[in-house]
Amino acid sequence: MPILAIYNPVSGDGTAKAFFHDHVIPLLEQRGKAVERIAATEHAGHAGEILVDFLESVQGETTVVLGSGDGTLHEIINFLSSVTLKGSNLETPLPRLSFVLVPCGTANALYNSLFPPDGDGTSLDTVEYRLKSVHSFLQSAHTIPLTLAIATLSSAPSVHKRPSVAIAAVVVSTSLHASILHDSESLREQIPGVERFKVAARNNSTKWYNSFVTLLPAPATGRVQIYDPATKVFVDHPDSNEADPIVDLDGPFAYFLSTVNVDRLEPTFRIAPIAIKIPPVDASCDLVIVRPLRDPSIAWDNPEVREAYVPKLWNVLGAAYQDGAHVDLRYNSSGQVVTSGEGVTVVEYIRCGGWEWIPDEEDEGAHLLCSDGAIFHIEKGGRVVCSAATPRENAGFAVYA
Ligand SMILES: Nc1ncnc2c1ncn2[C@@H]1O[C@H](COP(=O)(O)OP(=O)(O)OP(=O)(O)O)[C@@H](O)[C@H]1O
Repeated sequence: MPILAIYNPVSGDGTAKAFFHDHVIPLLEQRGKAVERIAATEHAGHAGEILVDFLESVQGETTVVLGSGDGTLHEIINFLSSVTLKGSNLETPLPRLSFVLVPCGTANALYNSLFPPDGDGTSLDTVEYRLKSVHSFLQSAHTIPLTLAIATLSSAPSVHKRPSVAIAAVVVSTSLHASILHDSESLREQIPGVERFKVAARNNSTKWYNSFVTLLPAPATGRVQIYDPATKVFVDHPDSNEADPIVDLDGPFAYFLSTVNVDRLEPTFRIAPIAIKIPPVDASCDLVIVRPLRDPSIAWDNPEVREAYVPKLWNVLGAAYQDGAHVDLRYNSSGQVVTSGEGVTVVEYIRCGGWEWIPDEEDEGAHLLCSDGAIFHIEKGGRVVCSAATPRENAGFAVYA
């Protein structure tokens, strides 16, 4: 089985090159795994080109040892999904690609979800922790197929333009998360670590996003499901039934985030904890939604109300750092966020097959979409449809876990 090693020398704190040459490659060689090519990316988009070049020169299932964050994996998946191979490897569709992940990025959401770090996160920087996927490969452990979240961005119906597609292996979001990712990119040089996300979050804390949302059922259940913190299971969404399983949601939205394959976006930010507690049985997205108008103390939307809602939103996001405790939060009758009682939940935690987001034309901020950290602008009058897909056996992308 051909092995290719690719690392992104600028991801995270820039240690990928040293880590590969000091640890990853020596370990593979010592255990008799011949790496046919070791390549460093030289520019954005390069990882996909390196891989296609390699695939065109080899036969059969290929293993990629990837030293990067989630962004480089995202680039590879999108690049491969858009090319046709030439050369000796003419199999169509592509044979399964198995990734050995070496966490070298800033957030490493997929890696940290596959290999949850210790409670206090002290293991994160150890050589042992960063080589877990390599060891899994060396022990010939099984691979996990990656579910993909395929977002199709369309223009207004009057504009005759081909839709564009963004494929995510971790997260697709709008609202606060997309705004944070959009703004934090400009802070990358100044603040290389995860702290830049917190600064961008503070700058966007009073924004709400107006959009019309449709939730689509998952194939296995035929329903949109919602997590019930009282019974700790998913139940059918009250608006999803046999006759009409599709659910409509009105905004405004403060938070709208959809994940596949992961329960966290940073080592301790467990925003989608139920993805691990109750694993999905087929392709589906886990959605974390905050709609402030569910708060019984809020009757309308104005700047003062938005300002007053900020501590409640931080309460939700702070609880995500407490082992995903945000999914249990409720409002009491006066609108305070509490951890018990029978009030309406602050977060709507949804499991569904896909969703549609149609931003209000007047709301600029609602037109941002994040796909694994890459930011897209939804055109005025346009929309996004996102659906989850799991590859057929022997095709698609898989990871050693
Ligand atoms: N040699 C390079 N020079 C500049 N940019 C690069 C190079 N190689 C890759 N890139 C870009 O770096 C970006 C970030 O990479 P990556 O996702 O691996 O790290 P990260 O952003 O630090 O981690 P994470 O996505 O986990 O937060 C990618 O989108 C990729 O396009």
